[in-house]
Amino acid sequence: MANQIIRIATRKSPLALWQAEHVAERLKRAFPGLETELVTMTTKGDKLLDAPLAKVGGKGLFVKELEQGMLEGRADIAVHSMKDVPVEFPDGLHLSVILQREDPTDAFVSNRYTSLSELPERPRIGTCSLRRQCQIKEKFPNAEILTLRGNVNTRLAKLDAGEFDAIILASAGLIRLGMQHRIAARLDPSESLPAIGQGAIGIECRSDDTVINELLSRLHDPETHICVSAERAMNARLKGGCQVPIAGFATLQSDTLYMRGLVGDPDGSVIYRAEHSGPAEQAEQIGVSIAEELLASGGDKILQALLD
Ligand SMILES: NCc1[nH]cc(CCC(=O)O)c1CC(=O)O
Repeated sequence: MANQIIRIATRKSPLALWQAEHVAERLKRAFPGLETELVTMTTKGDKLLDAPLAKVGGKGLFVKELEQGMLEGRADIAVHSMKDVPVEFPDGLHLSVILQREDPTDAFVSNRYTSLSELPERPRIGTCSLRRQCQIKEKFPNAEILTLRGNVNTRLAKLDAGEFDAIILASAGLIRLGMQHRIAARLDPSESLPAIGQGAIGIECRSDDTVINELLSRLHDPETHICVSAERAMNARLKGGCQVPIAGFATLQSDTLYMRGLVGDPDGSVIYRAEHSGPAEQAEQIGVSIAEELLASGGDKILQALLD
């Protein structure tokens, strides 16, 4: 394994670079002598910074160019936020490992208020996530939801410029970038159910690259993998991308998996919720049964309306 240089495909945002560096460090620690090199790429999602993501549509907005790089042999692995990884992989590539999950919660970030409950009746909230929007609107029907795109630093700068009373970001991104002090409150999953895969980093590579798959296996976290598998199975059944008002979050306690899911109208007027638990070996079935319950209770109509 010595003398091997692992080429790591990554986006150029500070968070993506942090995650790629983190994987490089972990690999070098596990395999002394191993060398790594970052291969930075720009994805469609990075270019379309002005358009609300919910309108841009298309799956794999943040991963396609990285996948192309691996298929063309310009990179060996790609480091992704699991939240941005579509359900399906192109032929020849697969998700090799998932790292231990960071804090999965959504963060309430504000310069004026220390928690959701302090917000005025008509708060101005910055987010482009329909998932976050519908959960905020359920609590604050008069909330004004304002577009907020860009990387974490850009979003914080817009908050600091006074455009919003608060913004919602993933706690994991803030923690990784050393900005946990900006988190006014971590929203309990009962207040803001996280996105599928939130807080987890996944590594994709060529399925037939036995050397790389073997190296990566040292970074695998089986518990995170089980939880994220349940969440992704729910998402697959709902045919959800990252631009839909869907949330799903699983945890493991000894060998029992607990999972919650929701589908909501973007305006927060209706949110369907479901929860199931069962043995960890049935993670995917649990995710699918939550999806089916959500579809049957009315979620199918919400999702259909968004496709029209
Ligand atoms: N949609 C962008 C994105 N993808 C992953 C994270 C955060 C890190 C993670 O969930 O692991 C973020 C930023 C955010 O939602 O605030």
